[in-house]
Amino acid sequence: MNRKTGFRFLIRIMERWKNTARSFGEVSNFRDTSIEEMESALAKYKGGEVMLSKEYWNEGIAVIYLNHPEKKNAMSGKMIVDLRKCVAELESFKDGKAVILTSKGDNFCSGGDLDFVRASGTPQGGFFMSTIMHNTLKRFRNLPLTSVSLVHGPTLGGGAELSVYSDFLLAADNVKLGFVHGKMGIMTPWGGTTR
Ligand SMILES: CCC(=O)SCCNC(=O)CCNC(=O)[C@H](O)C(C)(C)COP(=O)(O)OP(=O)(O)OC[C@H]1O[C@@H](n2cnc3c(N)ncnc32)[C@H](O)[C@@H]1OP(=O)(O)O
Repeated sequence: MNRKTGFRFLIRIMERWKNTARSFGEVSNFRDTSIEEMESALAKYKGGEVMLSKEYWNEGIAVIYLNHPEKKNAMSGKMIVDLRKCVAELESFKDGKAVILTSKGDNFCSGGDLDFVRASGTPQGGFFMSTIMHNTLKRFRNLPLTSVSLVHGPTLGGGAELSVYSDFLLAADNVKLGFVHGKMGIMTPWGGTTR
């Protein structure tokens, strides 16, 4: 079989399986789910919180804290929804100048909460998490505020992705910044590698 005949043969097979390939994992079936439905599905996976601190609000500075120290600030479903609420509130911070993204405890963020990821580990769960985080972080990036990530300690997986969404990243000497996704056989689901 020459190359031209080979290509034709391949294309015929691919055309036959195209629709199956597109619906693989049924991800396309979730596109009609509303953001609110995705949020309420994610919010069921509790643990930790993301807080918007107004301690420097009058000076035009907002501080977002990740707070889940018992799991090294891994992001649960609830925290993903919290972060979204913080960003929504910052969108109407009219006198705001800057936002600092940081954490409580001895590291910035160890990525997605693996217990949450396992529990919601279906194509649907992955699609919801990824869609909400992409949307939230795009809105974070588009805030008319100067953004700074203050990071320290292990900052891994989704934590590394989160850290690079700010305009500036200030890292402590003890930071361990790792896009460990490749080793785990996954892509960067929060879009951090497009920054
Ligand atoms: C968006 C896609 C992703 O982000 S996938 C997730 C990628 N992140 C990871 O794989 C990081 C996994 N965690 C680690 O490597 C280590 O826990 C790091 C962060 C280096 C901290 O090590 P170390 O100081 O020794 O603490 P430790 O391992 O004893 O952890 C304390 C407790 O926290 C937990 N923890 C940590 N990270 C997560 C996580 N991402 N999801 C869920 N739980 C996490 C550990 O399991 C440990 O819990 P426990 O005290 O043993 O019950």
